Amino acid sequence: MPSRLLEVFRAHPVHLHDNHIDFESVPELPDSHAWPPVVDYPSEDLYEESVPIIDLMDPNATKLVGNACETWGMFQVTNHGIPINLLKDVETEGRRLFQLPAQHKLKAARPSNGISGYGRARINSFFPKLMWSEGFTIVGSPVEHARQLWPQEYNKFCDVMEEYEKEMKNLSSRVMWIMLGSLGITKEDLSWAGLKSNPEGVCAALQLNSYPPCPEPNRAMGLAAHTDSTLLTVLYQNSTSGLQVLRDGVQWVTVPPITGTLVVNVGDLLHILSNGRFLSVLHRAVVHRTRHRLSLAYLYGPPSDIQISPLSKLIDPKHPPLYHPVTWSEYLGRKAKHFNKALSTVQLCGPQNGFIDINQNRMKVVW
Ligand SMILES: O=C(O)CCC(=O)C(=O)O
Ligand SMILES: [Fe+2]
Repeated sequence: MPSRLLEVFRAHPVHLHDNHIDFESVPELPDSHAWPPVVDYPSEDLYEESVPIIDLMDPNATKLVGNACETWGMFQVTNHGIPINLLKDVETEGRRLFQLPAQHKLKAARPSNGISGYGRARINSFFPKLMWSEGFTIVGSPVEHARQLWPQEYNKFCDVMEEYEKEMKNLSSRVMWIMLGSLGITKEDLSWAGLKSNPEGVCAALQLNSYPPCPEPNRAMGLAAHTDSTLLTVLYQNSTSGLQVLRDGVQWVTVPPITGTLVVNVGDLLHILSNGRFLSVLHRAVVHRTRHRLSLAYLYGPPSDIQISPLSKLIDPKHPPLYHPVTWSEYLGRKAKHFNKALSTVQLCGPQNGFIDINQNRMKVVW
């Protein structure tokens, strides 16, 4: 992780390690974790609509991806080329980590001013109640923290996670170009993307999320509604549902786990690059009474100090730029301070004719 990004986390420490509970041994929901009842808790009913499922080998994939980014900000992909055995391996290794005793996992605790390691989601600091989840963040090699968890047998975990990071990096880049291609954007239009010698390269983090079974799932929250500060995120979820996406700013829709598929969502930076065409969509994770849920989010971003601004090809008199240029590290600082309002702090103009304000602080351009 480039030092610029580390500086952001150092400048915005979050103290989240007090009052750790052992999720497995709690008979009822503690007050510290009791949220207002979750509306739209997943039921067995079939939803009328669900996020699109797109075969990346489909000759129409570019069009389908573009459409999904403009209407949902999220889609599932099949035929993505990630070996199924690798998905199984990351799930097994993720489980192995989260099954460790609560006190043992804290040996690899993420420092309050750091980015990697075990702990609660940073966004907990914006809410009065704690979330029913735990996480492990990997940036680059996980070896330092893995050695604290398994002094002898850390190799398998590291090998699997590093292989997964490599595959995810390639897939994320491929999917980003399909997304941008749907807007008529080519590599020539994005100067930083062609910088082979960029010393930092793209930046990314792998976030493992664990949602233990919960005695009162509809009064608990796995991961509160947020958008990702990335260009895009690729998410693997195990066979337990929990991910939900806010449709049209009003309805929570469950994204069902489908074996072998991966979920892709647009992040705030791609929303900015696309000048509001692509939705950086609010999503959250709810929890289950008896089942453990595991997800792995690959958070894909640009080099940390490259200015990200609406692409000139997408600007014309009818579509003025909606956002100020911002680097990823600046943006993460804004997110750490303003959370879901960060995007509106880089907005150039308020909602006006031709724009609708969705998700309170995001704009979707009606082209
Ligand atoms: O667990 C999930 O399904 C969502 C995870 C997520 O949104 C994230 O890690 O940013
Ligand atoms: Fe997310």
